[in-house]
Amino acid sequence: MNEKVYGSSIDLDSGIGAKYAILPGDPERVAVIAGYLENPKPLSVHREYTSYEGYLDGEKILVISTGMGGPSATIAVEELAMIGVDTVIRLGTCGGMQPEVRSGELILPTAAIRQEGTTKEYVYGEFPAAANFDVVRALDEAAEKVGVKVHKGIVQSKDSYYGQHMPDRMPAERDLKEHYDAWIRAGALASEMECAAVFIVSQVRRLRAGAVLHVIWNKERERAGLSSKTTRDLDLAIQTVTEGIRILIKKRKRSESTNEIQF
Ligand SMILES: O=P(O)(O)O[C@H]1O[C@H](CO)[C@@H](O)[C@H]1O
Ligand SMILES: O=c1cc[nH]c(=O)[nH]1
Repeated sequence: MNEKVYGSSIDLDSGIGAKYAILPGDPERVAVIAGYLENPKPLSVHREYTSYEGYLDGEKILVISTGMGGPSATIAVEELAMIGVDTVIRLGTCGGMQPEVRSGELILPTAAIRQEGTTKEYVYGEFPAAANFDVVRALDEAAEKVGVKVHKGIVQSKDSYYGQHMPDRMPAERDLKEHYDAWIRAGALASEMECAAVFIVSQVRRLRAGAVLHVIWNKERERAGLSSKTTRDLDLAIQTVTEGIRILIKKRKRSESTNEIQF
């Protein structure tokens, strides 16, 4: 069997030599993100997976879209792991859930609520979907450098976009609303669809994973009668991810030269 048949990774062979990958959901954002790298070059377009390569401080970086939701995101990460990538950063959008989370700000998830089906086929529900500490720390440092406001904490990853936005239309309305309200009461910052899957498969395959999420809107603020515009410009999120990778590259080089063990 050709293990990469579904492929994100596509025709990428294991000699590609990239350790870092940036994972937007939307294929159309791949070229935009690659524009922040040195020598960007398109690699492949297959199903929801569009990929580019480029460089940051001499290190090869892949940018590859995951599509929407856990199933396709885990395929991307699995196949990146197969070709030697060991650090992945999701770069996506989310909707704010707390009043202090405003459009245009960033979320750095420390962990994700596993309200989705894919990761149940990896490991039991008690296991947390957590981001890698070193990756979160580097992204936090990067955000400070970029000068963008970030919120660090828990995000909700769910399968049904319309279950979030139009629960009234679902026969499972009561359950959806009860859970969403519980997440808000417990302090979940924002809602999206892939972090849990990216974090769990990364943990299981021993990759480091993190995420930077751009807040496009906050429907909870709207419901409370507070201002909330829609903002789709991901420039600050992209700057934060590329700066975060630069920090990770530097740290890895430093630890390699002092023979510190990374994992
Ligand atoms: O902007 P992206 O990365 O696609 O992320 C968010 O947007 C999509 C839903 O609108 C889902 O994929 C969700 O996680
Ligand atoms: O509200 C939102 C915004 C982006 N992505 C989601 O899944 N939900």
